[in-house]
Formats: sequence, C-alpha cells, structure tokens
Amino acid sequence: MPFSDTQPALLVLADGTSYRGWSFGASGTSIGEVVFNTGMTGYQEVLTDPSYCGQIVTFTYPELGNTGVNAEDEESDRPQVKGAIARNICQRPSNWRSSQSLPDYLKKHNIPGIYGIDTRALTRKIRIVGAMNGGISTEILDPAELLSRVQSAPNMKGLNLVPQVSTPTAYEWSEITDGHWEFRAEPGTTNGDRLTVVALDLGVKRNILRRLASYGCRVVVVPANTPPEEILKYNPDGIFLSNGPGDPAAVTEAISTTKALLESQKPIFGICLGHQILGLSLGGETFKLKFGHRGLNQPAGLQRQVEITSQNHSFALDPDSLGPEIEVTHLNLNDRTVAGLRHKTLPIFSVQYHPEASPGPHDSDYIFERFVQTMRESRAAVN
Ligand SMILES: NC(=O)CC[C@H](N)C(=O)O
Repeated sequence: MPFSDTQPALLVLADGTSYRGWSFGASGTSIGEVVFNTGMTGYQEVLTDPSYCGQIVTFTYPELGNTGVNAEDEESDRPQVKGAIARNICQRPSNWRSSQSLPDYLKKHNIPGIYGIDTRALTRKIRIVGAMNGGISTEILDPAELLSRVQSAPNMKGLNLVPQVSTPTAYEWSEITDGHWEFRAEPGTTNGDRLTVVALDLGVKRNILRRLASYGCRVVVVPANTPPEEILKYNPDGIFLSNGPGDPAAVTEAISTTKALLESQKPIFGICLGHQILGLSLGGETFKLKFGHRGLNQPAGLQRQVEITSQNHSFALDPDSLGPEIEVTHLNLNDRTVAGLRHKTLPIFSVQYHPEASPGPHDSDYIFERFVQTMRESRAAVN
C-alpha cells in the first residue's frame, strides 16, 4: 500500500531490468551501484555508514522504518547512500528514541528511496548476475531513458570515494558508548597511562571510535590525506586504518601513507577498507567480489573456531598476492575469501569484517582488546 501522498518511482538496473514502485524520501533521480544487505535490523546504521557512499542499498528485510530514526544510532552525520530500496515502508514508526520518520529523514537529506519492490527477486538477480549500477527516479519514468543515464555512470571498480567522506580537519573523539556495549577500559588506568590511537579517517563509522574510546584509548581522528610525519607527531601508541567506500586500490594516497607508517614499527590495526589498504601497502592485491558481503551473520574463522560477524564490502584481498611475512588469520567461511590477516614479525593486523557491529553480533569485540594489548606490549618494549 502506498502512502496517501506518494508518487510513483522507477528502478532500472544496468542490465535493463526495471521495477516499478513508489517513492519515499526525496524526489529526483539517483544513480549508484545496487547492492543488497541481509541484516534484519540496523537500517539507520547502514544508511549512515560512509562505506556505502556511491551505492543504492536494497534490504532483504521486508519492512523498513518501524523504529524511525534517532540521533544516537548514526554512524556519521548524514545518510551516505545514493538511495534505498525496500519491500515496504512502515507508515507509523514507533520507538522511544525515534525523533523522525525514515522517509522524512531521507527527504531532509535529499536521498531518494523506492518501495513496493519485489526485493527478493532483485536480490536473486544481483546474486546471480552480480552487483551492477542502477538508478531510481521519480521524474524519469521511462525505463529506456533512465537506463541510458545508468549506463553512462562510472563503475565502482577504480573509484576513490574517500575524499568525499573523510573529515576535513583533525579532531579528538570522546564519546565512549552507544548504550548497547560494555565500557572496557582497563581498571585503574590513569590519564598518563592512556594509549593514544591516531585513526586515519577513510570514512570511519562512529561505533569504531566509540569502541576504541570505551577501551580507554585517546582517539585522534585525522583526515585521509594526512602525511605520515604528521600522524607520527601525535606520538601514537597505535595507528588505526578505518573502513570506507570505493575501490581500495584507487586510494593510492592512503596506501603510500601506510607504507611509510610500516617503517615506524608502530602497531597498526585496520578494519574493512583499512584492512585492504594495509594488505595493499604490504604488496598484496585486491579484486572485486561478484556481489560482496553485506549483513550481520557472515561466518569468519579458520577451521573450528567461528565468529559470526557483520560485514559490508565489495572487494577482498587476493590470498595468493600476500607475501610469506603475512599470515591469514580469518577466512569468510561462506566463500573462503580472506577475512583477517596479521604480520608475522610486526605488530600489525586487520580484519575485513566489522568487530564494532552495532547492531550485530559482538563475537569479534576481542579484536579491540587485542589492539590495546598490542599497543601496551609495544609501549613496554620501547620503554
Ligand atoms: N566497509 C568497508 O570499509 C568497505 C571497503 C571497500 N569499500 C569495499 O567495498 O570492499
């Protein structure tokens, strides 16, 4: 059932398939890479995660908007997607924290959405054919016309989207928890003992910063183009390479910054795009997956020990490109792609998945603890 004041909308994929539905959010036309997310909850976190910049997300969960939108669950200061696709939109959101409805929120930020779509068929299509560009529009309702716009859009492969989402200036992060997580600072830690982490912002999710702060770290977030010498001026105990959008191989500045930082022998920890950048800076190569991994129940591990993880990525490191100094610590157990690595001699490790997932399983929170321990050990070794 459409809203009473709704307008028709059209979705067209680059292979020519078209779907008709109704508009929610802003009017207009938007083109991006269409990807599916299988999480049963967390639409606000998905829509505001900067890693989705340039993408239109279709949700396999059948109804969006039930709990509205609130200020605490934002992963950045705005929705970052090019558009949203839903089977249905809740007309009467209800939650004690809700301050706005999802359609009003998207409208305010000029992001279009389309609902009334057979999202099962759409997901199966992407699963079979692969992720591809698509467009949603309330103004171009002729599929052939929208298709020509879609076909002239750039491919995600080769796109560096980091400059669009990184912070323009450095800042210190202070918030420690989103309320669903434990505060994990080591008891008795005084300000003088606090570990300093410099986070290279490639499109960072706020919950990662909250988790680092919850473990007692002082977190300084710096722009993606910060030179390595500037980063080292903070005298960090560890460097964090964040998640982020686009093709990792195109983020050449962050790759060369990381290469230079490797020489400092400081602990380095990367998540998702940060993991890929770390692998690239160590001489590895990345490739694009057919449709990526996006959801809250992706199994990762090696053989017997499995973590259920939250994931959101299109690219992965090619295991054959990684040198003998790298150990693969986790595989995605659905398709056995690389999900984690560590350097055999340097205090460096990374994961392709999201240990900070919120909502999502907390199985992997120990990764933050490992980073804190690594920084403590390396501080003790230097002193
Ligand atoms: N969440 C992320 O950091 C995504 C990394 C990268 N943009 C990819 O799609 O693979």
